[in-house]
Amino acid sequence: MSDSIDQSATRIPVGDDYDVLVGHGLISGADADARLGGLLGEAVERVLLVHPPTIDALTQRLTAALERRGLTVVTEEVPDAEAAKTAEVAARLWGRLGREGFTRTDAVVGLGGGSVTDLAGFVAATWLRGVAVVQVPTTLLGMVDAAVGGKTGINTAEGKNLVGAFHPPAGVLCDLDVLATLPPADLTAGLAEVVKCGFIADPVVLDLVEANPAGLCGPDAATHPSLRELVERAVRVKAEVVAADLRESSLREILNYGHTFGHAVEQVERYSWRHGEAVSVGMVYVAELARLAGHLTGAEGDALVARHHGILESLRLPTRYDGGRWPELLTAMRRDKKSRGSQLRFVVLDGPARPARLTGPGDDLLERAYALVSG
Ligand SMILES: NC(=O)c1ccc[n+]([C@@H]2O[C@H](COP(=O)([O-])OP(=O)(O)OC[C@H]3O[C@@H](n4cnc5c(N)ncnc54)[C@H](O)[C@@H]3O)[C@@H](O)[C@H]2O)c1
Ligand SMILES: O=C(O)C(=O)C[C@@H](O)[C@H](O)[C@H](O)COP(=O)(O)O
Ligand SMILES: [Zn+2]
Repeated sequence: MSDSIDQSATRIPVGDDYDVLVGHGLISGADADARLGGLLGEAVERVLLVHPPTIDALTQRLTAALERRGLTVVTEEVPDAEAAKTAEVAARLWGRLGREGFTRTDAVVGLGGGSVTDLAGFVAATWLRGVAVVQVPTTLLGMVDAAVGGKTGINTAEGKNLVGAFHPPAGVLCDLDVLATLPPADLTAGLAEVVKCGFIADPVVLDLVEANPAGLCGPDAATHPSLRELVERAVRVKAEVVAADLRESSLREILNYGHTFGHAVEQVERYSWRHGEAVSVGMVYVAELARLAGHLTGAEGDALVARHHGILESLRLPTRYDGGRWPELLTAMRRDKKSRGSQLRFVVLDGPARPARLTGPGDDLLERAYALVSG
């Protein structure tokens, strides 16, 4: 996209593939139509705009901007949150695309949190074997993680994100203004993925959060002076990793830090936990596991485990899971995509920003780590 269109947005390239724009007024500003057009490209005539029921004003604003660009906009409201990520909802959207006669020069726009961008991306990946998708995340978690990187997918009864495709977006538009209406608990959940980036790659993120955790999870979090830098740092971590390893052959696994246990909690709790909340306790679980397995040793290891507890507790994110159900959690963890055959694999830390892998830990070790985060 041309710099002349938007001087105030930060442009974060994902390799040579596409840009993530971060800034203010990107949806509501007078040049929103040009910006969206720049991301979609000249050939697109029609877009399917997928959105949740909770953001009517934003949906109308984005529709208006797309129409100003001369695009025909077909809108589909989908169920809120994780209920959007089902085969039934995807099939409904495929039906709409079919009835509207969408071709390979048409596109999908995902407007919403990570649940919507995962679904919209998956529908775009599968329609006619792949049409363009532009992601417009409206949650913090969507901006720093879900909308970037091309992992798309839906859940099945057996687990989280078990069906999906790698399908990079044509562009990502992160308008920080939209966070003003985001419920505080959802903003805080997004901070869990930001903190994840701090532990795996960018310790400055941890310093920034530790400088004022109360401000970042309080009522004024959306206007906190560090928020934009945190978003940009987290996006840069993700962009660098996915540019190097889109299909998760190795490096990309580090973005899954905390997710083996976190996804299991989400599934066992029938998605009543927010994703970021589950990732929070998942990071504590895997930090404890890493210490038990000898990856985190000595005073430095103890300090890093304590830092997990401290930073996440200071944001009032969960660091314990008291729901019991260990056998169910273990079954769910075995379905993690990092598993190979009967061997569970975890992303662990050997130190700050030093991710490593723990392969095939015994059930006794897994349960001992569980005892440290539960009961
Ligand atoms: N593809 C990836 O790489 C990736 C990465 C991380 C997470 N995810 C997925 O993302 C999902 C979680 O995303 P999430 O945390 O954004 O949750 P979400 O999509 O469920 O959104 C949270 C809530 O906020 C509401 N909302 C969204 N924007 C709003 C706004 N601006 N104002 C008011 N309300 C708003 C939504 O309607 C919903 O109720 C999970 O399914 C997770 O698996 C995917
Ligand atoms: O982008 C990635 O790669 C990630 O793992 C980011 C995670 O935060 C995200 O929740 C992702 O959807 C998990 O993917 P999965 O492959 O474990 O389903
Ligand atoms: Zn995640």
